[in-house]
Amino acid sequence: MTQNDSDITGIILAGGQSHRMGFNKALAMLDGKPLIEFVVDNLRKITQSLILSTGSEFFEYKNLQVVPDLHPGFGPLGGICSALKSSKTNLNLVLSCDMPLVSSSFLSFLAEEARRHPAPITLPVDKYGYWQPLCAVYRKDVLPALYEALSRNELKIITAIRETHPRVIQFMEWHPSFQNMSFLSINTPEALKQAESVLDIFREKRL
Ligand SMILES: Nc1nc2c(ncn2[C@@H]2O[C@H](COP(=O)(O)OP(=O)(O)OP(=O)(O)O)[C@@H](O)[C@H]2O)c(=O)[nH]1
Repeated sequence: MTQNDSDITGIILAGGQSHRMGFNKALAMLDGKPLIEFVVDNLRKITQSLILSTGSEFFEYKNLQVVPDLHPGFGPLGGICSALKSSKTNLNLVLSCDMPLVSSSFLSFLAEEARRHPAPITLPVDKYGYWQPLCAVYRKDVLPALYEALSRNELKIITAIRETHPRVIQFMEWHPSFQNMSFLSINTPEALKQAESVLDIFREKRL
């Protein structure tokens, strides 16, 4: 670990259109609080330095530093590039605003893994083999490679990051109640209900 790698910035991706949800999903309520609040709370356990990546529409949340997309229309990859450019740290923990079930302990583990290895991107792969690039640590120096992908109109984030030779970490569900749903993206009202039932089961098991 280099001295600079002790600091890390949290980047919350929240610049999408939320077509499937029908309204800004960052503000969808789960268990009495907006989805984005889960993500902010979990990231704040890792770092106080947070960036809200907001796409083309201006969207403020509490006192977070807002970074609009420099080149709107490039999807999550465009948001990651713009936020990385603004970030002052080498390490950047990117988390989608619609992933409230990723635990802070896993985020902390991911950050430690990224500190220990020089890979440009450190990301989890779930038990079904799906890479999770919207819950991953990006080093700032991966930016030229990501811009190069964007310049080729390569908007598929998995394709773009595969070319950077990321380090992929096998994810083990940390609690059986989460039923392999830690990376559930709450894109739709149905997914919101699914997340509610996961939290209910979790609460029941703790009683
Ligand atoms: N900054 C930024 N973030 C984005 C952009 N597009 C999507 N995101 C974020 O990336 C994550 C995954 O986005 P998706 O769920 O695939 O797309 P979405 O536009 O939010 O939702 P749909 O309109 O329902 O597809 C979410 O946290 C979005 O807020 C973008 O153009 N810029």
